[in-house]
Amino acid sequence: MTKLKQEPFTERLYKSVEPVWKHTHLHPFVQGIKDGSLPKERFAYYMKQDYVYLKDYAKLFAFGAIKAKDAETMTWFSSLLHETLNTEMDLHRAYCSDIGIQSEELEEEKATPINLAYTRYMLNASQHGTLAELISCLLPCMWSYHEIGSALKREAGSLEDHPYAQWIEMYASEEFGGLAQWLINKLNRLAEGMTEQELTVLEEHFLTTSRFEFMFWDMVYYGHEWPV
Ligand SMILES: Cc1ncc(CN)c(N)n1
Repeated sequence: MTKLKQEPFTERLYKSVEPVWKHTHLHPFVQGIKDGSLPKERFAYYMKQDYVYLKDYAKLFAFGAIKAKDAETMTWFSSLLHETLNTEMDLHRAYCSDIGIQSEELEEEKATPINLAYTRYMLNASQHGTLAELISCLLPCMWSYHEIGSALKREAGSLEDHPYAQWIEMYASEEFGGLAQWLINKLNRLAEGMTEQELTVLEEHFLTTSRFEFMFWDMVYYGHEWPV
């Protein structure tokens, strides 16, 4: 009897969040990056909040190294940690410095409620859950940004003199896509042989953090702060 080839688990994940990701692509903040119409102050606000986000997000990679069972996986997580703290966050530091935001102000920025809820959700699941749970939480961040960056690069036309060219180039880059792809492959391998109940837990995390991604764009667009 021929064995039916199963679709990779991440394809199931992708299908399950497609409507959420479509809304995210069409969000006015994302569209404003694409055509350059997003006001500079909004983008600066986003960069500051995103810097706070990335400091917590990077800790997930440290948990990944702790939960890893082999040296190769530990090495990958430690390089993801390094890339985030250096390459990705350098984009934020450089942009902020160019528009006159001092590094002290950047470091002192405090998380908004959505920012805090998003990172606490991932940190909690990562500390208490399996490596597969950790990856399911952090994957929408990397995967959806690469998708958005690539789509904007295709659709924006020439990036010469585009105010957000560096942002688009960073997330559309092959290097960034390669890191996301490594996580996708790793999750597919970890999911092999899992029960339906275990896969559903991963699906829940993936959906929740995809929704948080949308809410993050919404938060920086409308400026949702602490009410009092
Ligand atoms: C909120 C958020 N999500 C994802 C990414 C891409 N690492 C980011 N910088 N910020």
